[in-house]
Amino acid sequence: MVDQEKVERATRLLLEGIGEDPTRPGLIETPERVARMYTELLAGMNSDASEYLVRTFPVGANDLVIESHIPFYSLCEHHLLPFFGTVSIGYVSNKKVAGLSKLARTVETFARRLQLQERLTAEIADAVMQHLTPQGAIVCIEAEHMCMAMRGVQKPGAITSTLARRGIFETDRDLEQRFFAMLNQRHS
Ligand SMILES: Nc1nc2c(ncn2[C@@H]2O[C@H](COP(=O)(O)OP(=O)(O)OP(=O)(O)O)[C@@H](O)[C@H]2O)c(=O)[nH]1
Ligand SMILES: [Zn+2]
Repeated sequence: MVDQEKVERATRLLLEGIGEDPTRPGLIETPERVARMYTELLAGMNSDASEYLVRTFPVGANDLVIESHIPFYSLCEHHLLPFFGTVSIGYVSNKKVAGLSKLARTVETFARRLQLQERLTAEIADAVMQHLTPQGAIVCIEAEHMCMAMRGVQKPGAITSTLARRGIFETDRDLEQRFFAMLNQRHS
């Protein structure tokens, strides 16, 4: 839970630390704005994926379901700078499926926290496994990290890809290939 008052105080101190005057007209409301911004960017800290994935619908066949290229914004926990891109989720249902929007809500739950891309990928896969009990799940994230683009090594456009495979996706290479073929189909 974001402590608004603390973040406001910290922002004033940060402004002083970087040699700014927090009392100048342009900055006077900035601490309050920053506190509100962090409440929004870190809203996932107060939510639980089970809230969304608990509501399921029965299906007859155990087929592959893919929700692809779900856009997300997160903050890297090393520099507090954004990383953003898309998440693609696939799972082979086990007689029940989630509402499609709930997969995107699950992405929001884990993205709106201080994160590492690898952990974000794993947490989404684990939540799908835990709540939908599918035969398997696969999560692929492609993202650009502002801490690599606008500072440090300064490589804008470099894409980090991460993959988490669970259950049947750990052993069934054909299924994994089918997932990627279906993702790429959309772009051809
Ligand atoms: N594995 C992983 N690394 C990340 C992620 N986000 C940022 N990083 C990296 O975290 C590392 C932190 O490295 P440090 O050497 O402690 O910090 P730094 O001196 O600011 O590093 P540079 O970015 O190389 O300037 C950097 O290599 C970042 O690129 C992420 O989601 N996953
Ligand atoms: Zn970083």
